[in-house]
Amino acid sequence: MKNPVLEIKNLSTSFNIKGDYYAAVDDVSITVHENEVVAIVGESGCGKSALALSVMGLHNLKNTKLEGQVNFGGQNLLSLSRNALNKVRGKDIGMIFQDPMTALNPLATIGRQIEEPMDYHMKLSASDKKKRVLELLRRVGIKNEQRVYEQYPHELSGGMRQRVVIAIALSCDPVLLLADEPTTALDVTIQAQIMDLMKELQNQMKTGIILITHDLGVVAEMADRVVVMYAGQVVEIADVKELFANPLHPYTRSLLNSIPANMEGKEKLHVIDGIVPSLQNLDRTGCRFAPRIEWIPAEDHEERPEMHEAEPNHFVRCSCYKTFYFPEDRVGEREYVATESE
Ligand SMILES: Nc1ncnc2c1ncn2[C@@H]1O[C@H](COP(=O)(O)OP(=O)(O)OP(=O)(O)O)[C@@H](O)[C@H]1O
Repeated sequence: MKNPVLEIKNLSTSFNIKGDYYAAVDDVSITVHENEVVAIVGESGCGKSALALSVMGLHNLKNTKLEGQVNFGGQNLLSLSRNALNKVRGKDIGMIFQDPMTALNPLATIGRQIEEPMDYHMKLSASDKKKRVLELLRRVGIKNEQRVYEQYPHELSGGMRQRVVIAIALSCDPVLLLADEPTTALDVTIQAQIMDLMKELQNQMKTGIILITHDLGVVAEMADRVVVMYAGQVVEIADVKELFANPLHPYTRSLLNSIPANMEGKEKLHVIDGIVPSLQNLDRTGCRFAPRIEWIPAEDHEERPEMHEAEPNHFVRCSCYKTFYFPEDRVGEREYVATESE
């Protein structure tokens, strides 16, 4: 097994809402190894971004409580001071966010913005710095790099801007990349180009990547391992091929079943109604997916659902996966999950 670059252990992230704390990330443990792409998937509101922001220490701690460990480079990031965290962020961990326009400073040239993390984390002469920026621009597929170096974000297309954001993330040779919906804000053809670029860079650089997405097509193409989250909890973890071939948790099964392309050769599209409950309305105990599969008898769920290794390296929460089935009257229209990805 390769070396772990990041170990998230029993991480809980709770927000203060009107005086009480509610966990948007609930006891999550995930390990990312070098040269491994771990995708985190789930519907809107299941806690993916709250998890990413926790890893990066980007929550406002006035109303957020963090518990557990985020072990990286021999230290627990959750216990670092802001200064110490700044030394890691942007250097050893690069970030790629959803919307390149908001990630970039509209008032600074592209060259300046790629140089900025280098100024903070590396000691390079002005000419070496510029050389490195031009090299990074070429590496992310920008051909007229001299020109782009001088340009401002509004002068570039969305796809070019996301390439620049990737160049910034790579500027200090990170060992881990955290990409939160990196292609969602882009149109479909550009999405494919950016995914190809990320795959190519990953092969070259051997970094670990956490890829947060609701797009199962992206997962199938990029990920080595998949973590499925529902209502703040991990409900299933498996290698990508295993997960697509043998999804076990009812939530994962319904996510996969909601893709028409997956239905080739199968007769029916199965649907599970409902949405992820809001934080204040989450059941604190019991199977959180139970209200959406009320035809499964209560005794098939665990009182305190645990992760089980159902197959080697394939983990699933709650025993309900053993008896779960799609009832005939749920077969039909495609309503569930489709809303966010379309
Ligand atoms: N700062 C906050 N204060 C209170 N509640 C929050 C805060 N940030 C997120 N939440 C809540 O935490 C839950 C998880 O949100 P999160 O943004 O992590 O979901 P997500 O899976 O990333 O969704 P999306 O794909 O829409 O970004 C949601 O119920 C959300 O409303």
